[in-house]
Amino acid sequence: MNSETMAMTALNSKLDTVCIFGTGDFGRSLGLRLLEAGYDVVYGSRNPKNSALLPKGAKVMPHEEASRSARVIFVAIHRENYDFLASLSPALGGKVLVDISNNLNKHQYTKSNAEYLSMLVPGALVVKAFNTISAWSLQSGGLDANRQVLICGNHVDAKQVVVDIAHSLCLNAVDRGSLRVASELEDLPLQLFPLWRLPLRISAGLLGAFFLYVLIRDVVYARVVDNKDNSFRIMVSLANKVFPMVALVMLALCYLPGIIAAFLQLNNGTKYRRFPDWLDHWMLCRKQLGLLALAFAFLHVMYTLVIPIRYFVFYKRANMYISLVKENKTYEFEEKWAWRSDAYLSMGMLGFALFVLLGLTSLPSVSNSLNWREFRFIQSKLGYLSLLLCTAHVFLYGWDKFLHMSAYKWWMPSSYMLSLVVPCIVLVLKTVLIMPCVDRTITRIRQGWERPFKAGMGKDSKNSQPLIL
Ligand SMILES: NC(=O)C1=CN([C@@H]2O[C@H](COP(=O)(O)OP(=O)(O)OC[C@H]3O[C@@H](n4cnc5c(N)ncnc54)[C@H](OP(=O)(O)O)[C@@H]3O)[C@@H](O)[C@H]2O)C=CC1
Ligand SMILES: [Fe+3]
Repeated sequence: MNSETMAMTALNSKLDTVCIFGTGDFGRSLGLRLLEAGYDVVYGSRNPKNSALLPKGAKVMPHEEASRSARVIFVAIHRENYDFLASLSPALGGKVLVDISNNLNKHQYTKSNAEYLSMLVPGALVVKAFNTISAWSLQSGGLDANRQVLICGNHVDAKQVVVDIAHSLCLNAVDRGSLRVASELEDLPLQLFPLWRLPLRISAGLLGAFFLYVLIRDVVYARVVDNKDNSFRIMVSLANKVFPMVALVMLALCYLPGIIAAFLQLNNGTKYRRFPDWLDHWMLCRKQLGLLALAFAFLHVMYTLVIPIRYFVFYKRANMYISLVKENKTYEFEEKWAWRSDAYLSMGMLGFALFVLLGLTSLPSVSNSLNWREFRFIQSKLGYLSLLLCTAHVFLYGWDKFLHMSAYKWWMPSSYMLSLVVPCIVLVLKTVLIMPCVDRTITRIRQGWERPFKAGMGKDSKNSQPLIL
């Protein structure tokens, strides 16, 4: 038996007892779960007599005594109170010290808490883990919360011991590498939807801009010029104009960064050149952009479904029937209108169905079951088709409004027309990119080929992520 195996055996033989320093919220929740999983739990506390709130079956002792009874010690104490651990150094030598601490702010300290702990207790095997799991989710059994325990540390065996504990608590353990990434793990709980921020800002900006525009055009302008009060239209009509426009523009914005990146690669003649940071960031949040666009498309579907039961629609129809009867006229069937309305409805439904498919395949559980080619086919080809169909839907719905400009001045075009600008640009550029000669060049560039006269230019770093056009 080599020394490593012996050390491992020694670690495992003592695994039935786990020590926790600190009897606070986290310490108590963790202790409870460990007891339920069959471990013996010993708490190290400043106040060993105060065990009223602790889980039944756990022992409480002063820190040094508690540390002697186990090889694995969870440090459930805030970093600010770590100093006393230095004096326990001799007792903690060779023990696995699990640092679970988080900070109040990002980059609060120059050194991560885990590195600081390993500096305080140099003989201990420090592992960073469990800081991304909350005391509440531990208590609730992790059934309705994050179950992923991210682990890092410099000692493989020590990390394995923590992985085993995580597994026995029915949590998933992910090894993230050495203790150097500890500060990254400590920043994770402080993040608030980092990839959603830009998409949320974009959607709020588009919502505000489109709403203001249709408000001025359909309500204020009608009031000032025609002395007509259209303000009741704000609730449903205007909302149902704004939502599809925002959805369409945002869907197009999901594809635009990939297209810009492809043109940059074509221009650079190589893929070994970094994209600008803003493009990298934009590409990283395409999924969130798409999901928000899908949410707006859903709203559009719901608002459209209630149209027949609106008072205004009922009133307009009744008025029309009454005037037809009064004037003894019939409601003529116009084939052109029948075609147009069926065409735009059909395009909208097909585009929306593909849009939903895009949303579904972006879920990790679904995308995990697809290989890269299948995923790319759906996200790129079917996504392009969805954008094309949705653009056609909006175009067919509003085309007479585009042509019939007399009611409005040239400086106040139809809002539908405005919403088509970005999707049309994206569709044209995308069509250029799928032309065989361009597509061939891009494929070669992505396989590592470099245009001769540009070769070697700025081989500074590889792209941070593969592209989906
Ligand atoms: N609560 C949570 O959801 C999560 C917490 N964490 C981390 O877990 C650690 C503990 O958090 P939490 O349990 O919420 O905090 P609490 O404040 O509830 O508990 C901290 C414990 O630390 C001990 N302590 C306090 N001051 C000192 C000191 N001067 N010297 C020695 N021990 C001291 C006390 O135990 P005693 O009186 O027995 O000595 C106290 O109960 C923190 O580092 C936190 O960042 C990480 C993820 C989630
Ligand atoms: Fe529509």
